[in-house]
Amino acid sequence: MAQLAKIARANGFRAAPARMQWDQLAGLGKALPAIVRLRSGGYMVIAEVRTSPQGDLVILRDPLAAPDAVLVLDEARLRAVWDGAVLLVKRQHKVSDAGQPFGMRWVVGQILRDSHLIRDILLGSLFISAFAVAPIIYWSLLFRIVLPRNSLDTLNLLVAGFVFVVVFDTILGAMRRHIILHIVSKADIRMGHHVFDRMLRLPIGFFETTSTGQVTSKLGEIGRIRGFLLNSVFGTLLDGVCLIVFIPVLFFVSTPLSLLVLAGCAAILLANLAFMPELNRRHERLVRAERDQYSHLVETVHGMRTVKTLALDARQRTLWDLLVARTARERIAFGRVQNSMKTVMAPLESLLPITVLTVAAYMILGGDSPFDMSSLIAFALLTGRTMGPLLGIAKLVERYHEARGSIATIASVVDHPAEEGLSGTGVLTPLKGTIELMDVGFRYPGTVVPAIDGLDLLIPSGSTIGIVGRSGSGKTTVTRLLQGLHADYGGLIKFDGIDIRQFDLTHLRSSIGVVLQDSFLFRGTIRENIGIAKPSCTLEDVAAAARLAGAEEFIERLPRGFDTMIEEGAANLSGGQRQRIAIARALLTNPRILILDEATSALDPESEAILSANLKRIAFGRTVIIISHRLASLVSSDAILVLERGRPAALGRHQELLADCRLYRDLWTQQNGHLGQQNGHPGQETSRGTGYVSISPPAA
Ligand SMILES: Nc1ncnc2c1ncn2[C@@H]1O[C@H](COP(=O)(O)OP(=O)(O)OP(=O)(O)O)[C@@H](O)[C@H]1O
Repeated sequence: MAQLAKIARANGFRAAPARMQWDQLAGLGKALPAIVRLRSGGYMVIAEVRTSPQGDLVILRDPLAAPDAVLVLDEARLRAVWDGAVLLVKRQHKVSDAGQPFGMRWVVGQILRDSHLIRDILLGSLFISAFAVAPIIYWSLLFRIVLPRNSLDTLNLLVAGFVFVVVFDTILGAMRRHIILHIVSKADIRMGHHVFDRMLRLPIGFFETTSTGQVTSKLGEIGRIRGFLLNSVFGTLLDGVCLIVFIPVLFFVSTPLSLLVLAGCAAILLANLAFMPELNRRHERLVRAERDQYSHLVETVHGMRTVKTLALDARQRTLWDLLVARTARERIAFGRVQNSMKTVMAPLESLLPITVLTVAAYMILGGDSPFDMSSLIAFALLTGRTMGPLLGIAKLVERYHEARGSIATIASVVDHPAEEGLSGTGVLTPLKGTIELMDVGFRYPGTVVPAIDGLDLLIPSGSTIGIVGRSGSGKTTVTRLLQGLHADYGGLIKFDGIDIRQFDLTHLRSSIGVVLQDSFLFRGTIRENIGIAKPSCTLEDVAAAARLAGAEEFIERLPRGFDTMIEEGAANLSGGQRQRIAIARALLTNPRILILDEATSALDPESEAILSANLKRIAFGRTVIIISHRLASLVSSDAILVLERGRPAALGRHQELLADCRLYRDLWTQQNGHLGQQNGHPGQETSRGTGYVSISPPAA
């Protein structure tokens, strides 16, 4: 264990070896995960301790087993294998470490990057607090010297001094606010950049299991953090600097009264803290309700076409009403706790200065006070100025909890494990186009049945392969694996003999052109959309790609041609037009590998004919994978892979499959029955997909 701790420390972890009893494991809480030593000499990781009606259970992970394999043990079974040794390990991050998880430390680290500006405003605040004593001195001198001695000269001097202080104080205050705004804006920019960057690095699986509304509303919490920094943290902390000046002055005037002021503020802070757990709980529920309401709004706007088409208005409205009512209920519940807190706090806050003054008055009346009338007024003023920042700290605690909730919400998105292969250290070799799949198997997370199972395939560079099969047979999944969208597949996928896991993902994806059935077009002109992946392209490049995709003729008929604006979701274009723009977009970067996933399904026969006529030119010099339900469009492919429930059923040219593969023949007959059986030959089915299959390169 000592050796392991040493290795962990050398790698930037905090590590503490310990001996523990079973009962202590449940108390580890946030210290988990921890490493435990087994009697056999091996090690495992305790991921979690769960409470169940039968007693606590530990969830163990074995580093030698599959990543998602867990072991659940109760007390007796753990005792039998565990020798009592535990290594507590935590990654150690410097405040300035930008790679640390998103949390309060990260936010503070970003703010501290402007430490020179913070130093300036701290100094400015010290000055301002020194000036804040000026009115107190003014009143004190007025009562002690000016009025008793009728001293007009002193009054003039005082007024001049006071005006000077006010002007200076105003200028410094304005500068301080300006610098705070500057610091918070910079922190906000860094936060926005970081959050967006991390979101882009998340795997596609995250977005498929989290609704758009949930993601956007969670990331929208950034606004609350900005508000917290701008309105609470800096204001309170800088006002707190005044205390460095005010508290010694208070004690200088009267120690007992100063102690009374501090004790009163501490009592208010404690009362505030007492409300905190309930306030936090209510706040969390309110935020959750607001998020669900927002998600419903986003989903409805997003699916408005379907809402209208299926006349779902009433359903959506009813759901919305329920969600609004829930949010309102939660807001009222939260407001009630806030209200109770204020009801307790307000009298305490107003009682404190009165109590201090009353005690001071008793002290004066009792004759045992060094106070006179002017000192009393000065003390009262000073108490007011001291209480402000002290009570501000109590309010800061409340806002801090809210901001921490917002940070945790954002962290739940941005700290999700990123896609592998985006580190910028992967292979950047240009692709030639040979694709090899060796015993590839893949199961979507949370599913039992594999989407792809035992797929062997060799696609030589420059060939065109079609993939067919019934709906749900795994055609799209194959192409997703080729794009590196999923890393947790079994077997090997290679491009030009290099494992795709070794490639830089951005490089890999920019070498593959993909056109999907429902390709998304961004808001902007047609020209911008086609050239989106290559900002340096010329109009000639865009027009050439459009021509190849069969899109040029319809674009040129549009009044503004390539400068025609595409609205969000490309609602002002037909499905076929959208599709042809998407094909042109994929062709513009001249990718070595082109994937067309039902890309022609939205095309009318005429557009499809244009595209088919161009396909030879499109396919020239690149590897093309075409998924299509319309088998007729694949007849001229170099080979066609037939998939059945994720498994390769057969591979061959059209005529071979018609002769040998019953599934292919059935699919063909369903679609082309009117052509008769002239192309089909009843025969023995040959399932060649189970072995290693390869396709000969196309004839030159
Ligand atoms: N994101 C996902 N999460 C879980 N399961 C999925 C996901 N995507 C696809 N699947 C499942 O994986 C299997 C293969 O899906 P895939 O989309 O590859 O089929 P397909 O042959 O392309 O279908 P279609 O022709 O209808 O587009 C299906 O059973 C499907 O339900």
